[in-house]
Amino acid sequence: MPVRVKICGIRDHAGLDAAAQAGADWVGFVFFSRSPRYVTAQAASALARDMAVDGPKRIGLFVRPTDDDIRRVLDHVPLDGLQIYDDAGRIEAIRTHSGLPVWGAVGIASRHDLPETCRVDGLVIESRAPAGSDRPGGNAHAFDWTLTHGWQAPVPWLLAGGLNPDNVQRAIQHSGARAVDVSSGVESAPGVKSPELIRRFVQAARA
Ligand SMILES: O=C(O)c1ccccc1NCC(=O)[C@H](O)[C@H](O)COP(=O)(O)O
Repeated sequence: MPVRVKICGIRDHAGLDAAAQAGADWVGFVFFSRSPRYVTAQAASALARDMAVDGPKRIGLFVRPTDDDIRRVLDHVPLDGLQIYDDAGRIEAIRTHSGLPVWGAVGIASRHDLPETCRVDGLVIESRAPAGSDRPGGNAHAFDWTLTHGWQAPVPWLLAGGLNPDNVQRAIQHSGARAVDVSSGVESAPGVKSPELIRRFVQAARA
């Protein structure tokens, strides 16, 4: 099974088309207004509705959302799954209410942060946000990939944080990840996806 790839922070058709053509498994839409990758529900709807049924799955990313925040997006955007930044109990509750597959994002600083049990559909394992950052992810910040080595993950997981076309193959080898997630590392400027870097990233991840 090839390594699976998520391209996060899609904001325009150029990025979306590049991710689909490169064979990405998932694309992410960031519904967090402080992010340079923020998309409104209306903008995401225009992108998501044009996607082929056999193309990448559409993941909506939310930071500490209320149920109404999620419902307002789902009213417009046909999402296939949610990626949530919140505490474990709240993420499980969102999974119950939304009826969609839900991934929990987990910030890692040491081996002790890796969950041994959980009641979600997947985990996004990324570096804990650096001090001073105003967002919990998308910081182009990697953690020590060997921390996940030998971890008995309770559900499928993605490696995220600070990946790019030049380090993703090494990250996969050191961490044992079978799925990877990238945002900053395939951008030419914050929030601007580069079709060329997306192509190179997917190719490198699967090499
Ligand atoms: O991208 C953001 O701005 C963002 C804001 C708030 C929470 C999460 C965010 N991004 C998460 C991701 O894009 C990915 O899941 C992943 O962390 C990759 O980030 P990067 O280090 O930029 O490759």
